[in-house]
Amino acid sequence: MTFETNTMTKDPILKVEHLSMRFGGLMAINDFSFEAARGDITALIGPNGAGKTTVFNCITGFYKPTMGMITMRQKSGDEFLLERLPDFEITKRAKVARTFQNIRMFSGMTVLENLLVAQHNKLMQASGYTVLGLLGFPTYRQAAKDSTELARHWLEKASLIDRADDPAGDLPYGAQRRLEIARAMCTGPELLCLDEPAAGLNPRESHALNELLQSIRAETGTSILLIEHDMSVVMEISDHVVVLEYGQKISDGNPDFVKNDPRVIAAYLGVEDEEVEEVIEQIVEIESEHGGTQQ
Ligand SMILES: Nc1ncnc2c1ncn2[C@@H]1O[C@H](COP(=O)(O)OP(=O)(O)OP(=O)(O)O)[C@@H](O)[C@H]1O
Repeated sequence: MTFETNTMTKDPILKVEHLSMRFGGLMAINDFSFEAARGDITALIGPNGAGKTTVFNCITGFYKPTMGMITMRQKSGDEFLLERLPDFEITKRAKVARTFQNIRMFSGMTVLENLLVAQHNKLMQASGYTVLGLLGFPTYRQAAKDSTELARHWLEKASLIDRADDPAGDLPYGAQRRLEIARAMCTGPELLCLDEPAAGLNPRESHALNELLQSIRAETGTSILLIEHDMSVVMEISDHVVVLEYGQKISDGNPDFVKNDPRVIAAYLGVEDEEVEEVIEQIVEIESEHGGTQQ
């Protein structure tokens, strides 16, 4: 099998090597390897049950893989083997933040408070684990001011500043998704992992999401890894797409390469293995009729 390896010459922020994850008798991920380049938006796609969330859970420490190595390399050159770190250290030390398929936030707290809670570690440290905070020490006051400024910065970016004092639970769905991303950005990640950020969004909300993600990449250089079913989002904003089917990689390349890859088309159409060749022939035929070229 040949893959277009457009990340080979780039600086990888994340390397997943020979990852396998077994649940009892089920091999959910089987010898899966890929790289995400620094500064890129990398999409992990595949049919339902392909293993995308399992890969995310291994990267972000929610699952310990059965086998394999996951290396996060920061800008500074520091490397972390994520499969060996507890999940809170993956956020704090390795600087990997994530959002979830089902929105998780404090719906009774205000939008701004949700972003302050995300900076809890930093504030606790500055408060000398409460004493300096209670006494109102300048270091704590400065840290509290910086946290509020950072929170307001990300609320502006996510077009949520007008709702800063509203309960987070009152936000429309699309705005809640942007709040989750703003909250993750308040932890200062080098790698932002998003699990189906466009799920349930209408086209206008989807467009606002695309703009937010592109501005995060352009303005902060944060690398983004996303799982997404919405192909319009994937094809519009991704630099690199990796495709999983039954826990194995079936394609890897830029969006144009992947969307024309017969294996991907066959996987999405639910075609059996023995029919793949037939689908490939049909695609080549259609392309030659239309004068198109396949990569
Ligand atoms: N904790 C678990 N225990 C047992 N099986 C699991 C567990 N988590 C995932 N699986 C199984 O692993 C396989 C891959 O699931 P996963 O949720 O990673 O797929 P996915 O590609 O994210 O699917 P979807 O697009 O539907 O969210 C599925 O067969 C699923 O049932």
